[in-house]
Amino acid sequence: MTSFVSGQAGQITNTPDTPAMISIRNLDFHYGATHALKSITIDFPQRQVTGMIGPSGCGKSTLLRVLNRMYDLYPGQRATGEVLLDGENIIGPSVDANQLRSRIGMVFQKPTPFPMSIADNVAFGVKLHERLSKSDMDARIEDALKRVALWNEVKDRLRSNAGSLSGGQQQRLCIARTIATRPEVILLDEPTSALDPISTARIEELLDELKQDFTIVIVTHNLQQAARCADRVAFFYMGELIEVDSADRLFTAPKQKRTQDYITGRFG
Ligand SMILES: Nc1ncnc2c1ncn2[C@@H]1O[C@H](COP(=O)(O)OP(=O)(O)OP(=O)(O)O)[C@@H](O)[C@H]1O
Repeated sequence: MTSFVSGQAGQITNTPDTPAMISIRNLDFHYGATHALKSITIDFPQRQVTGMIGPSGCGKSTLLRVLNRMYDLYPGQRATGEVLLDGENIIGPSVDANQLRSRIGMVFQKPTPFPMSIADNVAFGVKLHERLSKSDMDARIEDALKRVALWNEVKDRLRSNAGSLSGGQQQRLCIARTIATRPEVILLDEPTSALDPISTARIEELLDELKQDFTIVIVTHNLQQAARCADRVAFFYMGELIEVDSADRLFTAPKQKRTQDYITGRFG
């Protein structure tokens, strides 16, 4: 059964049937005096893709930064409320941010391979958290590269510098690097905006496979991409969550006028 809860600012929070991997409750975020997220309440269901859409500056990237506590590094940025992962509030003071980042991986807009070999890129995060034998590490690298459908393209040049790969291959490598640490959640911030249509299609297909094992949250400006890839879509506007629903319903029968205006191109 699906329930709807009216929140502040007229937002509609749709509680999904699938259990939540992450439950956000009354999250507020400030960059100094800027109130970037306002009382956000949303669930990210296990092993589903949740798409986050909304006009520039509405707070999508900020929410991703809260989820892996990147804001910790910056004085003056603060989050209040609850972000529950397995029932633990991950924005609480007792949570080890490095440990958290092995559970919640992040892929950025621009492919960001490290200046090292393809194999070392994939091994990088694993080495921070686990001590594996060489054969186990090799198996982990192969598994991660196979899961992003890159293995066949790179298996004969694993020791080559990652910078020698194409942009699309680099982004798949970054996803391999993220999944190699076996996180529970993968966050992607506009992961295909720097890629050509074929590379974009490959990443979108990949998300469909990865969601069998991971909970995925993707920020995208591409509404077609959200409709194609996401099970659920959340629409944000000026720091507020306006509406979240199944991708089908949000794009065909939005409940809020602002959502309707956005998806029909009236602003943004
Ligand atoms: N480092 C910062 N310092 C101060 N304000 C910031 C900072 N980063 C973001 N903001 C502000 O927070 C708000 C939300 O920004 P955010 O980057 O999360 O939006 P977004 O929806 O991801 O935008 P875009 O789609 O353009 O990436 C905006 O008003 C922005 O100006």
